[in-house]
Parts: sequence; structure tokens; C-alpha cells
Amino acid sequence: MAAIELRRLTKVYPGGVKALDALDLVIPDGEFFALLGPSGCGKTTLLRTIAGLETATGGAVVIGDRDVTSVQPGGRDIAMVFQDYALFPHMDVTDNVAYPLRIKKVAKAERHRRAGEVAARLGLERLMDRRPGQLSGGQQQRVALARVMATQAQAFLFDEPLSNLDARLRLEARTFLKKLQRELGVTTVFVTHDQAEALAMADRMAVMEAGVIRQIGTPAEVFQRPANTFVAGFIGSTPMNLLDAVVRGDTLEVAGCAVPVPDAAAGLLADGEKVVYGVRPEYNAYAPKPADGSSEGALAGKVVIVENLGASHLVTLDVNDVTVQAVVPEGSEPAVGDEGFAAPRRDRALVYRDGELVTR
Ligand SMILES: Nc1ncnc2c1ncn2[C@@H]1O[C@H](COP(=O)(O)OP(=O)(O)OP(=O)(O)O)[C@@H](O)[C@H]1O
Repeated sequence: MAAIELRRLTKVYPGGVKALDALDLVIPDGEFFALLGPSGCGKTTLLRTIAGLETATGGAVVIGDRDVTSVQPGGRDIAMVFQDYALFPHMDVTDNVAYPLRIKKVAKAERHRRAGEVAARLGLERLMDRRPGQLSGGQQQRVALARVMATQAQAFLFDEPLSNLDARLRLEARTFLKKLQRELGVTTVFVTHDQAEALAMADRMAVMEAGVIRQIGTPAEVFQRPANTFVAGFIGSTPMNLLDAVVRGDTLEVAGCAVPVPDAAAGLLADGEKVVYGVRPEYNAYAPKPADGSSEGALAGKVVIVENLGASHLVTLDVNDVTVQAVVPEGSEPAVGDEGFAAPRRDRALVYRDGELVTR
């Protein structure tokens, strides 16, 4: 088990694409770390550079106390699950899972026992005699996962390991993977497109954009206090409302309405300053327009769309030609055309100046 440290890690591909731009990152021993970001931001490149499958063009990769920047992949003592699994077509599931143990010269009975144990936890026990060609994509993916888990490497690297599983299996595999990682205590770096997966599984996560890390933090920090408007817009199953605002004393003028300055930005704004006001739809309380018509502290508008999210509804309001969204519990959703207002939670709303979070 070992920490992973990246120092000014840079990767420029032949042809000039800078996929990693002087990244600094420390992943402590035993941490479950997720890498998240839009397509092409450099997640896979980062993982492959840690594994040694890509050569860094600058900076260093340190695993434990060893600088492995110029060490071959086989000498780094890490195990990786690829998007394309890389299973041996001529071997059955048992031998595929046990393969790394064979390389380590573990006795046959012992490696079959360990392979059987891990495979059973991934629901593969009835498939042990099959070859990869006789398995579905999702089953192959589980075999690849089992193979990594059967090895006892210093670190695990997963590149979208659950992407081929159907929704239910994916949820089960997620819980299983997190539990197993915790039990084994192996430092794990996990690449995913799926932010719900990152938020659910990771101890900490990094959000990347174009070769740089835009925020590192726990899922709660990244969700509740995105450090910049890029992360704010990227994280969350419904995107954060990011609205142009002007500071007017202790209120903000937003879409022709006045809302209180959020707690996080209190005392940090200058009168007349132009900022961006951010509030997640989940922290934006919808209420019908009261009989007296007052809408103090809220964004008053007309309901234009109501979307069913299952146990709640996403309500889209038109507030003086600005789109504002709020999540309401099932049963209290308005109808399209209703007049209503959204009252952002002051303890949850945020302010961004030049794209960066205003905070103490
Ligand atoms: N072998 C390569 N040669 C040149 N450029 C590459 C190579 N591999 C990746 N790139 C470029 O490097 C950048 C980062 O790619 P990478 O695959 O790391 O992104 P990603 O975040 O993993 O994307 P995705 O989520 O789509 O898998 C992209 O602009 C990509 O086009």
C-alpha cells in the first residue's frame, strides 16, 4: 500500500496536445480518489501516466517513497482495469482472474481459491469455466475487476470500470467496490464520467478541465462549495443556477429581483460590483405566489417547465427572461403557467467573482 504523488506532471502528446499541464496532486495511502471531468480533459492520460503506459514529458510520479517516473509499468506494482478489459481470450474466468497470481508464482490451489473468492463477490461464480468470448460485456468487465482485486498491488487504477454495467448492477458493483476497497485499504484512483458515481464512492475527488485540476476536495466540499463556475456548472445532477447579479448593499439584484447576500460572501462584496450568483435547484425553495403578491428575498416568475425526477420535480421558472430552476418534493409541484417564486437558501447560495468562489 502506498501514497501516490504527482509533481508538476506534464504530458504533451506528439503533435502538441498538452493533455496534462504541470499537475500537482497527493493521494494519501489507502484513499479512494476519483478523477472527474468532461471528455478529453485528460483523465485517461493521467491514469495511464501513473501506470507508466504513457511517458511523462515533464514532472514526476512518486509511488510510496519511490520516484517511478522512468520505471516500466511492470515495475510499478500497480494494477489497472482498462475500459477494454484486456482479458486473455484463450483462458477461462478462473485463469484470467488468477493470472497475476501466477506471474507472482502463487501456488495453483491458492490462486484458484483467491480467484474464486473475489469472483464470487462480483457474482461470477457460475461463470468460472467460461472464456471471455462467452461472456457479456458487463460480465467481462467484472472479470477484469476481479483480476485486479485478486492481485495485491500497491495501488489500483480504474478507468471507467463500471461503464458497461446496467443501471442496477452498476449500483451494486459501486457499493461492492467501495466496501472491498475499504477492506483492502489499497490506494485507488478511479476515472469516471459519472459524477453521481464519483460523489458516492470517493473519499476525495479532483475535477479536471483541459489538462488542469480545477478543484480537489471531498464530494461534499465539491458539491456544496464549488471553487469556480466551471466546477459549479459541471457537478450536480441538475446544474447549479448561475445568474448575473449586481451587489446592492446587503442584497443582490438578480433578474430584476432582490435576494440577500449569501452567508459565505457576507462582508466580502463591494456595492455596485458585478458578480455571479449561484444556487443549486435543490437549495432553491419553490412556493406559489402569495395572495398579497409580495416576493421579498425571492426570485418571482412564471413556471415554464415541470420535469419529473421521481421523488421530486424540477421546476423551471422564467424570471424576467432569466431561467431559474428549483427542485420541489413530489406532491407539491406547480403547474406550467403558475406564478410562483424561488427562495434560495442563504446558507447554501454562493457568489462568484471573475469565475472564482468568493469566500473567507
Ligand atoms: N495518443 C494520443 N495522441 C495525441 N493526442 C492524444 C492521445 N491520446 C489522447 N490525446 C488527446 O489528449 C487529450 C486528453 O485525452 P484523454 O483521453 O486523456 O481524455 P479523457 O478525459 O480521458 O477523455 P474521455 O473521458 O473522453 O475518455 C485529448 O485532447 C485527446 O484528444
